[in-house]
Amino acid sequence: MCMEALLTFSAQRMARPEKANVRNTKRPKLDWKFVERFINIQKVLFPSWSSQSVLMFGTLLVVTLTEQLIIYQVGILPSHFYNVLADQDYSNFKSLLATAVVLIVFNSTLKSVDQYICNRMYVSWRKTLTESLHTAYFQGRVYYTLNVLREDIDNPDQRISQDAERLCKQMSSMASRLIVSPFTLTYYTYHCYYSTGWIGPVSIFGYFLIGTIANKILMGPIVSTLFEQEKLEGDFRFKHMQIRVNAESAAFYRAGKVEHMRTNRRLQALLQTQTTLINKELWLYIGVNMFDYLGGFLSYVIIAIPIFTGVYDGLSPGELSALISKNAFVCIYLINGFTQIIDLSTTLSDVAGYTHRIGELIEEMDKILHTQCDYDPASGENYDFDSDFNIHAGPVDTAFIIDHLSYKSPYSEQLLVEDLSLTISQGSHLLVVGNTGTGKTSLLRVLNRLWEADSGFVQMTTCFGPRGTLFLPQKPYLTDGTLREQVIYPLKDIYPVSGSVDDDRIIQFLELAGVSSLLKRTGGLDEDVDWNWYDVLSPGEMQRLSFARLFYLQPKYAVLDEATSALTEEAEGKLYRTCKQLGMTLISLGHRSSLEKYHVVQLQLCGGGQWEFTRLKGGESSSRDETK
Ligand SMILES: Nc1ncnc2c1ncn2[C@@H]1O[C@H](COP(=O)(O)OP(=O)(O)OP(=O)(O)O)[C@@H](O)[C@H]1O
Repeated sequence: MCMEALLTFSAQRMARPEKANVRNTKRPKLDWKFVERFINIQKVLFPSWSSQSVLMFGTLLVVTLTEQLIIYQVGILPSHFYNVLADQDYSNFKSLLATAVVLIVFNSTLKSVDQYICNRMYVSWRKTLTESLHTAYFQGRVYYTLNVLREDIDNPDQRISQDAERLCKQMSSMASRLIVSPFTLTYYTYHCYYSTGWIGPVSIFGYFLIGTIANKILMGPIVSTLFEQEKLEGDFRFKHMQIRVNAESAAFYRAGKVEHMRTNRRLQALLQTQTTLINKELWLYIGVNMFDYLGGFLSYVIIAIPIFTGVYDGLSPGELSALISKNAFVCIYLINGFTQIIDLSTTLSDVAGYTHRIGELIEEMDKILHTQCDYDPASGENYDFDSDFNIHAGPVDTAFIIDHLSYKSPYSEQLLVEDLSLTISQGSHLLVVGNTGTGKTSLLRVLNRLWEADSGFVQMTTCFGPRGTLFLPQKPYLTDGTLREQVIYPLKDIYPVSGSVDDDRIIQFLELAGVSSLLKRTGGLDEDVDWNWYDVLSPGEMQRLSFARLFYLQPKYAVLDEATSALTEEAEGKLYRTCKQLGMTLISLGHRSSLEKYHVVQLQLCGGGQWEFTRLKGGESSSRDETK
């Protein structure tokens, strides 16, 4: 798809972001929506017939079926023992004992293999599901929209990291019991019918039906409470993360007490919901356990019917004992097959809760992706928001064309800027000023397509990244990793082909930015550091490091959002002059009048949609002002 066409987004395609701060009031249930979401997740886990998951599932089926065959043989051993003991047949007793030992060894090995495959399947499912969630999450601006503009999808991080893990764990624990059920139930139904006539299977099926209906009723409220509990779990964890990231600021406020109180408040909310969940689960556990124990008696009732109606009157006591033992095993096993399914209802309610949380996230990510302005409904293609480094798209000397642009903040009706027209070209260094909250950073959000405009036309005519346009956000962003990774960010290649030449460049730019001391502190460009960069660097050092990044990437256009606010005017001057020497056109946001001398034109945002342009004196020495 034509890059320029994709970058051009006009008013028709710029639907306002939906008002997403309304909480999703639909309570998740064990309903058709659950089935739909569950199937969607299964499609991710089992992408094709030859996938690893299908192969593992097939192996598990073979292992559990073999295990069941052996269990059947072990199950009827007591009836053979009754026979040989009643007949005092010593030689058969010995061979029976040997068979029993072999069968038990086989059985325990298969049980362990079964467990092993389930564990491997859990890891494989977790990998597939989490990677698929990551693919959607990091596509375009989905992670930004979810975390900044949407309030209805709580804790996306927790859904991806914890809920996905728990879903896979619970499903793998259910797998071996569920996979074999159709076979064992059919097999033992046949045997039960053979031993007790129709009365056995019909009573057991009726019993199972009642159990299922009762459990469905008891499980209903659990699913929504589990959903809520997971949300509160995420909120609680987020609070701890907030303190971890902002520990120093909190300590300056001596905020231990207030943070203690607030964190405890979140814990209380979580524990309250957890208690409610446990209370609701009590009824389910009562139902499940009652079903288990009543099932144990049902087998004797079924066997008693032919005995008391005289069907087995002609048998000797030894033969009758053996027959009762065999029939009891068949009935008990059939009932056991059903009770195992009923027992799974506690796991199933967990699976339903997690399925709703992950299913909802998948649906919302998909929706966001399809409503973003870089999605083309005709071709179904998405312009790759991240990967247009090194692609040159538009006129060589222009970065942005803005035509009659109006925009507002997401949940406000008040326009921040109305009807703004402007072309930013090479050499037309632009300074954007204005009071707090007048929409300076928002202009950059619209230019960078993080926010959609209310009306008008914005075209970014260069590529993003080196040789194009680069944004330095107001809060310096430092990634995890080595010093080299900080400098070359957001480039992915850690070791470019350039090798040591690249090292020299990085060191030179660190010096120019005034942070060469970091080389000593880290022990080298590629030395792994176990600190959090935000904790160990001062705000000024972070801003300087961002400039080192800018010098390294050398874009044609650098968009700087209060990028020198923590530095002295002298340091600011040095950094700005270096940018200009490296041939960058600067688009700066800031409050300081000292910035004026590095720019040609000033755009003042006056609030309420108003704005005005001023030609700056400092710009006289720069290339021609091409703004309208
Ligand atoms: N994610 C958001 N959701 C809703 N409103 C927002 C969001 N981000 C910013 N705003 C609002 O948009 C308005 C403009 O914000 P913006 O960040 O553009 O201000 P600014 O002019 O850059 O201010 P400053 O000089 O303090 O950096 C503000 O009223 C702000 O509260």
